Amino acid sequence: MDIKITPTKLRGTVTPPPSKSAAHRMLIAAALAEGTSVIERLYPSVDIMTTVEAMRQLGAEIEVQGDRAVVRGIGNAPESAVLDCCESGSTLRFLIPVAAALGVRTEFLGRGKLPERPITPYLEEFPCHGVEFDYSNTMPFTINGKLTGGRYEIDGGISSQFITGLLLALPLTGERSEIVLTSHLESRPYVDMTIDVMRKYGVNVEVTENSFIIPEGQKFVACDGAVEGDHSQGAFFEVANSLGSEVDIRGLNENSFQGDKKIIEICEKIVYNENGKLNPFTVSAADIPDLVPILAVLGSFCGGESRIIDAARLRLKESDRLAAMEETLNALGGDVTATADSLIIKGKESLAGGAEVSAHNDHRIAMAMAIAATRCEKPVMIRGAECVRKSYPDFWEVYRSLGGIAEEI
Ligand SMILES: O=C(O)C1=C[C@@H](OP(=O)(O)O)[C@@H](O)[C@H](O)C1
Ligand SMILES: C=C(OP(=O)(O)O)C(=O)O
Repeated sequence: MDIKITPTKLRGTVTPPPSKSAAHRMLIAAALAEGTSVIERLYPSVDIMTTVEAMRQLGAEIEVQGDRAVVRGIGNAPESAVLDCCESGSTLRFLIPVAAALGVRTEFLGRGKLPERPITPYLEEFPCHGVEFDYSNTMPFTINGKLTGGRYEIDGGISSQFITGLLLALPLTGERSEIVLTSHLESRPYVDMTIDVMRKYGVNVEVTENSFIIPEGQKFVACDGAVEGDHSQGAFFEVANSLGSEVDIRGLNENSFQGDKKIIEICEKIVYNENGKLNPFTVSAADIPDLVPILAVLGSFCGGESRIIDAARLRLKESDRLAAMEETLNALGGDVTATADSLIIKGKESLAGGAEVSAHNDHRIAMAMAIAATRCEKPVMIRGAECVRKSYPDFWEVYRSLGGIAEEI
């Protein structure tokens, strides 16, 4: 699907959908618990339904009706399973250790960029913890064996999703486990979110400066709860507001563990200066990778040079997000340079637009382009705009409900 956007500011009220990250964790913890958990405000994006289906394949009973899921924990896990992780890095990296700890011989399928996204820390650590991989740098691949507890040494710089996956899985071994970081942990707020969800589902994690300890003998306990709003999706509207739109953003938890709530502070700081221009900014993407596409849009309209640093792993997401933002914003008339690990953005008053851009099969690139278009002079055509369904299937309807002119071509 291609979408043609005729530039106009957005106006109205929006309640961003429930958090994808929180929902993945709640579904997995509930499926690993004894008993039944009810999860309210579950948003059925493609990634979330991918995790739902995968947990069913591992033996959980999950009924989804509207935005409510009733999850009956895994009684007997099957001997073998095939898990189609579609394009969801979270599903893949959370469920490799979970399937392994359940002792299920599992084939993992995936598509889009997922087969290329790294799983190196697992390949290195699992063979000495009872699990073998039949893997040749792509998908499908198979794991076989039963994961044991103990000490895991993990590089913190590739993805925090390995830490989350291990944290969720290791309580199933019943043993004491320790995950030791061999380098600085990027995306740390996502691990904090994992630990918070685990605590609600009855499992305690001890945190030291460079390790996470799971004391022995713990079990997940069923828990009812509602998924809180998604700050990563709210960010698109926050930035639209900085660029002149007037959207009332509702229903987000200010005290959330979501690192992406930082967008509120960033937007507050770059207020218009006495020359009527937004102040440029330098932001580290270390804790907030998913904000990078929309921050690149913001920088494109600031009065000076903005920098998004510590962003090397953005090249390992649904697309190479540094290359994609450089290409798309420059096509609209921006001035963006991608380095190995950063974006350098020279801001302009407005962008010419009048161009076609590819969404690079990446939901966050498509949504960032839609917000950039609100400040372009001429229409913008977004190719492959349906990719928003990965995290925000209603995005285009919401955009139109705010007065955005987005025609399906
Ligand atoms: O744990 C999570 O829910 C996520 C962690 C982040 O990945 P990395 O840890 O790979 O940066 C983030 O980019 C992703 O969208 C969701
Ligand atoms: C990177 C993302 O998700 P995942 O890693 O789960 O594919 C994302 O939602 O931007």
